[in-house]
Amino acid sequence: MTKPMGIVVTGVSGRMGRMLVETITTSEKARLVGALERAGHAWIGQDLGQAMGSAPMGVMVSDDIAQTLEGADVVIDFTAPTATIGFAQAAARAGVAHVIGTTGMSGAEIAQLPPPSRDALIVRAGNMSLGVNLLVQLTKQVAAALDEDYDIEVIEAHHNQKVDAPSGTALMLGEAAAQGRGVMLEDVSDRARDGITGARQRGHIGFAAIRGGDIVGEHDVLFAATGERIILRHVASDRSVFARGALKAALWTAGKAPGHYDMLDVLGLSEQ
Ligand SMILES: NC(=O)C1=CN([C@@H]2O[C@H](COP(=O)(O)OP(=O)(O)OC[C@H]3O[C@@H](n4cnc5c(N)ncnc54)[C@H](O)[C@@H]3O)[C@@H](O)[C@H]2O)C=CC1
Ligand SMILES: O=C(O)C1=N[C@H](C(=O)O)C[C@H](O)C1
Repeated sequence: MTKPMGIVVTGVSGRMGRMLVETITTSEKARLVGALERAGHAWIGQDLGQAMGSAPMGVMVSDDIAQTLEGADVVIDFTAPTATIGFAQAAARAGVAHVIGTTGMSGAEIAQLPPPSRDALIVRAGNMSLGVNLLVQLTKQVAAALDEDYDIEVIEAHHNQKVDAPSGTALMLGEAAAQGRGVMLEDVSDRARDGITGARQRGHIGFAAIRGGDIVGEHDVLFAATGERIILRHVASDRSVFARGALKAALWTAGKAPGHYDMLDVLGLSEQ
């Protein structure tokens, strides 16, 4: 049997951090070897299991990134843009693969990730679920098959604690629609409508964000024409779909060449 992969989880007290701990500790293929939280967090210095209100796990929560990454194979990171840039640089220095689920990164922040080089192996996706990555491919195909008589709108809904909009997934879907149409998303994107906006511009791709309660994550891609509408939809009802995808990505990095990858690479969907 191959040795379980040693994984560090960042933002371990967060919604995704906790879900990742559960997913990794119940996998035979992986072993949780480190847990990171931001400096000053109440869990720093505590056993992770006890901090989570259960039995000790023998993994201490730390804010020392370099020390925690020592000897690990992969770090899985669902935190915040600035934190993710720091983890990416530390992971490259340590020769540890970095799976990034963090969303809301600007172009300038993405440019600060270490370049695909000898040391940096990054898998980054705004959504790690199989279903959404299939939806990305479907969106590209449908957008390629339809002309601009079909207005494309991406509508997303999330819980009331989400801090970024549009969601990372909505942007992936908008990008896929733009690719299908053979246009650049930044040239056709409508991200804010308020007041007297004027009529919708033909060929534009619109985004709308709903925030409320405990909605895990819902995405519709609407193709609306005169007389008919096509709606491609994904509904996540449990965060475990994202954590399972992230673990799959972590395991996939074994033996891979350094570079920047996404979930389409991990799932073998990139050529479709
Ligand atoms: N790609 C995907 O499939 C998914 C992506 N996400 C994204 O993951 C991110 C986190 O989401 P949630 O878990 O819901 O947020 P959350 O707010 O529950 O958790 C974020 C955690 O990161 C920690 N953190 C912040 N700065 C840190 C630092 N410098 N060092 C260590 N820890 C730090 C916070 O203390 C917190 O525990 C968001 O960007 C969200 O959009 C969420 C779900 C799925
Ligand atoms: O913040 C979340 O919760 C989620 N974020 C990701 C996004 O921005 O698309 C993925 C998922 O929808 C949940």
